[in-house]
Amino acid sequence: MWTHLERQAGGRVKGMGEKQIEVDKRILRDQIIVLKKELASVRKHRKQYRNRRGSVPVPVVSLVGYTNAGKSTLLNRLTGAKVLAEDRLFATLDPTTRRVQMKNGNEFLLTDTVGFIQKLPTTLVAAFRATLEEISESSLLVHVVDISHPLAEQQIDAVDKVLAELDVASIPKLMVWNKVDKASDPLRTKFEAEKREDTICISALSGDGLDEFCNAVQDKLKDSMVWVEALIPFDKGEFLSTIHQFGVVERTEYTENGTMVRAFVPLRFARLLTPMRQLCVP
Ligand SMILES: Nc1nc2c(ncn2[C@@H]2O[C@H](COP(=O)(O)OP(=O)(O)OP(=O)(O)O)[C@@H](O)[C@H]2O)c(=O)[nH]1
Ligand SMILES: [Mg+2]
Repeated sequence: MWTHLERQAGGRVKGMGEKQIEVDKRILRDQIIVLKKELASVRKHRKQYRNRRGSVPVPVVSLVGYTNAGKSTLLNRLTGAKVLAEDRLFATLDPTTRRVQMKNGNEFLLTDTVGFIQKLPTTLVAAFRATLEEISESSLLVHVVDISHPLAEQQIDAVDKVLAELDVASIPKLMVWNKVDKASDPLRTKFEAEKREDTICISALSGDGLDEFCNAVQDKLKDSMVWVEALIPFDKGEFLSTIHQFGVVERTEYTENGTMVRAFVPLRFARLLTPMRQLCVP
């Protein structure tokens, strides 16, 4: 940081002490300008990306939670991604989205986000807006907790406080107790989780509980979907595969006019299906 000191000293500038402070200020001001520009470009890029993604009816699930809870480890584990997961604070600063394919063929998008900390200052919230904007547009929030941490409860509260500031109350939530392998009494912890609503116990590291996690995500996503009955003409096969990919199909029936589907689908997609839904009105 102080490499410019020598240069200044070499020039034998009068009143050097003051000058150095001036130089420091200028360097920092320049850096702030550069960083602000970068931040603006990240936000613009993410927005364009989200708009593009908005045209495809894929449900987005966001991982939120205290820093070091294991969000990136969970994303990597489920998607084979190679997002930096490290035992240090704020390992992740840039949101990353990957596709998760479940055993039953269903898919959803999973976004890793920056970790929260206690008393996240409002100015810092502003700086993290690029990643936080991502959260407000998701279909489901998965709150990842390091349940082996002695201060797990305080960390949960801290995360809830930040979420309250973000105006995401209407988005469904799922609680994930991670690092159960490291808990002092894993069996008891699992038992505790089972007693609670919308709480899943996992170990992102060992893979324990990941199937249950995916099923719970699927169930929760279903809550945010709408029920449709539609007759899909044979030449609109792409709609049918999208329903299977992102919806939950209860029944399909082949008729001479097309395929009759009864399913839960994401709201945006239901709108695209509107013309076909009218077809089933007798
Ligand atoms: N024992 C154990 N360690 C885990 C588990 N999941 C994650 N870890 C470890 O916890 C540390 C933090 O994991 P990350 O995935 O980087 O945590 P993060 O929530 O993404 O953290 P930030 O990006 O800082 O918000 C790493 O050293 C992981 O190996 C788990 O299930 N069990
Ligand atoms: Mg991370």
